[in-house]
Amino acid sequence: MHDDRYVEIFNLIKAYPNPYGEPVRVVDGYDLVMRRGEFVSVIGHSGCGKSTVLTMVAGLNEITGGSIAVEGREIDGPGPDRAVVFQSPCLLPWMTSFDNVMLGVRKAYPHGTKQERREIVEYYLNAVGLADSMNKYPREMSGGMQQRVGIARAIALKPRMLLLDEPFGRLDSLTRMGLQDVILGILDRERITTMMVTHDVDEAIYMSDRVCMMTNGPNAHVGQLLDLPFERPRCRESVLEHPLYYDLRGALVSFLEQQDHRHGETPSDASSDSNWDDTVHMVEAMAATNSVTPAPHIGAAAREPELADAAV
Ligand SMILES: Nc1ncnc2c1ncn2[C@@H]1O[C@H](COP(=O)(O)OP(=O)(O)OP(=O)(O)O)[C@@H](O)[C@H]1O
Repeated sequence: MHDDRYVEIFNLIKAYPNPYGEPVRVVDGYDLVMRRGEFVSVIGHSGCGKSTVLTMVAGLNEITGGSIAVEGREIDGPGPDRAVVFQSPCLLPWMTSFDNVMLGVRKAYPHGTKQERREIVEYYLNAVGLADSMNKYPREMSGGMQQRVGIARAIALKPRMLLLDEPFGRLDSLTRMGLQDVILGILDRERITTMMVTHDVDEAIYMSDRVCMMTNGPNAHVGQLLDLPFERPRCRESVLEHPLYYDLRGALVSFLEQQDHRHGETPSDASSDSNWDDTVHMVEAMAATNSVTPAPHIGAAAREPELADAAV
């Protein structure tokens, strides 16, 4: 199964200086293995370190300790294999959507002809539903349209990995749902390993193969990994109507609530997993009764995220 591993994050540490200049480990001992083509969402309370992990995987944020390997090689800065989409697409205001996407395509396809590059830009703008807005400037487009350009720009680079940092965070819920489907549609056609930071439990469930739940910082790490049994291509209705949907959702919410409660607890209190175990048993029992592929990692991952991952 080793060949199937695309990203291997081992004992990742990130320390930032506090106001007195002393290093504080925001992320500490973060372990995660992602399979090739897998979609993993990272969820956790605000400020726990989700974006810090994502930007380290992107190679945009230096790591303090541990390692991140992509396709078996330790990363050393950003690379064309990894494209990032942030909450705000940062388009160049003096360029049309076509030219904004072309900017990256020129670099990604240096040996392509002008016509080939044009077709690539058009293909991806079309894929995100902007066939009629290729000549529009950012000021002429809504936030959702601009984000579509940002997504087209990232995917047109032909990355092997897509890193999404709350890509729909500033959009209304209808636009958000539309763009979720745009991304899923593209990922169904192209096998791109994807890590997405989100605050939205339903979004994480709808889009991911697994959800990585982070503990609160400082010293944040992987608290739980939740496998999602939904098939691809995904249909929103069938996910919502799936017999396990509300139990899986409950498991995520329960983890986040548990993290909230742990704020005021002593470290020894915080090491008890009894509440979580109840949820694990409930979900496993439901899975057995409904004869649906259970989330096999839930229980094991509670204590050994690395081992649980390795069993994939
Ligand atoms: N450059 C920096 N210097 C010092 N501290 C930082 C720096 N960047 C982030 N932090 C701190 O690290 C912690 C984690 O930040 P990060 O942005 O990764 O969290 P997050 O989980 O993505 O938050 P949110 O969900 O609110 O976006 C926070 O306490 C933040 O204040």
